[in-house]
Amino acid sequence: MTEILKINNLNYKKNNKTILADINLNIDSGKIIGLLGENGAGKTTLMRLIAGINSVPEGVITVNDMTKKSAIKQNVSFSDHLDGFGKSVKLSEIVRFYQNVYPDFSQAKYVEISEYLGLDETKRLSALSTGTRGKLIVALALSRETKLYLLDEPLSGIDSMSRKKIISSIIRWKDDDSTIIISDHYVTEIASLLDDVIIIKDETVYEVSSVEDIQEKHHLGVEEYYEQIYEGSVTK
Ligand SMILES: Nc1ncnc2c1ncn2[C@@H]1O[C@H](COP(=O)(O)OP(=O)(O)OP(=O)(O)O)[C@@H](O)[C@H]1O
Repeated sequence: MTEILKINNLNYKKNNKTILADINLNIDSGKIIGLLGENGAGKTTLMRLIAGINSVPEGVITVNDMTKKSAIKQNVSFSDHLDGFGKSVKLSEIVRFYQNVYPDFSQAKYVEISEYLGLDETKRLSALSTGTRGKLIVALALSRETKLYLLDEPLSGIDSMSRKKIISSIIRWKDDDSTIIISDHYVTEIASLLDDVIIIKDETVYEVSSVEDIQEKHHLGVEEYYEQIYEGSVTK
């Protein structure tokens, strides 16, 4: 197994406030990993740093042996919330943008995923419901052929049927050697997908554990374990 992601001594502050402190992580390739933490814990911030969107002020992030921000940015598929697109843009134009910007974007994969999720390329972004927009975000992210995918709250604001569809598309279109990190508050729903969890608490990586170990050592499901860590009623 190769190491896809390594973080050494990462510290990150925003407006003089510590957001992430002393983050160290080693992630092997091929896994689906849940990034869990309460609102404001720093999950999105950490994903943006890993994806090369935000600069790393202190520490080193290595993705697939790359440390240069621009190289990492081209090689990590981060679920973009599409806020940079105008409301009247058509889905087909967004897809074309992805094709132009990311050489690893697979049109064939996009067609398969978008058909499965029922996306209509002739629609405008402003005409999409929250759920359909969520499906589009996941379809675009998964259509890149790369080694590391970061899905930031892919189920947020989405109804249960669509959540199931999104989860099954993640399982169906994940390559064996690619790695997916997912942050979401629907912990029980994503639990069945996960190999490992990273728990962010008190501005740092409180724990990295396999789902198997959580079940064997603590006899708890992922959500119960995570909640009990936050309540302080269980320790590592
Ligand atoms: N632009 C900003 N300026 C100042 N503080 C910020 C900024 N963006 C985020 N923060 C702070 O950084 C911390 C981490 O935010 P972040 O969005 O990474 O958390 P999160 O775990 O993704 O939360 P959520 O689950 O609510 O999405 C929060 O305390 C937030 O208030």
